[in-house]
Amino acid sequence: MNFYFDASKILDRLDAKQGSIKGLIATLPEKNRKRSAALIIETLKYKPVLLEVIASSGLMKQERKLTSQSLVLVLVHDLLLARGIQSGDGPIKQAILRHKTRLHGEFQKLKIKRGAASTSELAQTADERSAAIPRYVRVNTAMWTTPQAIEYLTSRGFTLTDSYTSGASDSKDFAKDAHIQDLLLFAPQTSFADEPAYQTGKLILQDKASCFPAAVLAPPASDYAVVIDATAAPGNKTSHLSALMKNKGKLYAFERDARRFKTLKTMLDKAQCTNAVPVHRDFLTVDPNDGQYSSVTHIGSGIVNRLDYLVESGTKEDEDVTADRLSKLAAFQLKMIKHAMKFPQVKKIVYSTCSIHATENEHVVRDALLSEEAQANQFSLAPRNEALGSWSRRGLESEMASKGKAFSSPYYHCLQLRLPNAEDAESVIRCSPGEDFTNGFFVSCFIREEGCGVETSKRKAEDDGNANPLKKKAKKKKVKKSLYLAKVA
Ligand SMILES: C[S@@+](CC[C@H](N)C(=O)[O-])C[C@H]1O[C@@H](n2cnc3c(N)ncnc32)[C@H](O)[C@@H]1O
Repeated sequence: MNFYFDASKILDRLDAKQGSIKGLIATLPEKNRKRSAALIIETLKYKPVLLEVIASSGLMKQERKLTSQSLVLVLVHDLLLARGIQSGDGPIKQAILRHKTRLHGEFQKLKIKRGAASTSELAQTADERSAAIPRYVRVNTAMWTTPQAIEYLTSRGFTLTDSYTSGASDSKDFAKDAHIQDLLLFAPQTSFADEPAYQTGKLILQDKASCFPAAVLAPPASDYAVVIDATAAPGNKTSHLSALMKNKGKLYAFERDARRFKTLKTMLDKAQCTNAVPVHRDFLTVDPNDGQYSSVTHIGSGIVNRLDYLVESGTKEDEDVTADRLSKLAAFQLKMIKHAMKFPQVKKIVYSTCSIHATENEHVVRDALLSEEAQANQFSLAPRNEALGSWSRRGLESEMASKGKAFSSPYYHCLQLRLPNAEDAESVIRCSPGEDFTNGFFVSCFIREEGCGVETSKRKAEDDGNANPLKKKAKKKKVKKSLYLAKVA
């Protein structure tokens, strides 16, 4: 199974644009390199087809052990297009084999649908593959405006077109993105390495999906604004936040890793983020009531790619270790959200991941909504129209729905919790690599309902001798329907 783990790791790194196919394959142990290279290249050729077959078979929904899409891709590749899965028996292999008939059936159906006489007709060419994800370039509006950038780019030989079409990879056409302001799309192979506007920080190369967190957080552009980026390095998101704040107010950028903190500082300097204050510190150690940060109203927290952790476990006892690491990582992510919810003035928290796995996404959101911190401080999910509503791929309904019954709030005995349900999946955003012209990504947005009828913190309720908060504020406003608290009839 290690051979498959290695190949899936490379696929994930390719999705995350961490290198070229050739470069990443060279990092594999020499022993299996040739065999892994063949598997990776063949899987990439058939990736869209395999993804479609996997989705229509319902495999990943039904098999909880299958949390890595890339691992499933390479295994299903070998099952359908090679000599079968070449590994000893284990829970992952068994999970795939349970769906063998269905997978074969869906593959045949797809061949017929596409009118392919042979399997090879379903393969994408290298050009088609590289044409898939455009080169995304964000205009750093801290330094100039988008119209100015467009004028400049035009003078450099590029041509603005109405919409991006994945045409020739050396095309000089570019277009404005349909969802993110100030984001431009170029042909995938366009190089900006020698471009002065890129070298000076006026243009920032940033995948479209990673622009979503700042756009959803939509921090205020006011001299009094106080915003936190809890996990800042290398700084693309921070510089985006800073630009949206028009460099006003204060943007505290936390980074706990010393080396990455240096990168963050360099990046923020280069992008002229004058309102950003880099802080070399673990966000979890910050006292939410510390006078310096207590007035923060918006917090963004985005975590490191799960795969680095996942692959470390690829040496032995793969599946269980993987699942265990995933849950540990999810628990850490939950801790970050819950900590953010403790800041007394915070009204919006955006949690994002570059993972496509429900364990780190919908499940973390679900647990956060049911946490003491969310209950005590009245956090709910922002409705779809406040979280990039125009983006069509939303969360996974089955993963968002909680199991179990509603239960009474430990804080407000007169309230009963409404459990997160399938409809809440509409509030969150997903990006699917290979389908959305982006990397895999997940974004969620928690908002605090103001004046919704209960006190805003546990502490306050305790200070007031646990008085019934509903009675106390009943005159103010009704409890909003979107909250995860509902009055017991
Ligand atoms: C995925 S990266 C963030 C990417 C960044 N938001 C961007 O778009 O450029 C996560 C970063 O958060 C840092 N980090 C993780 N947990 C942290 C914590 N508790 N406090 C501060 N930094 C943390 C990691 O060291 C890492 O550099």
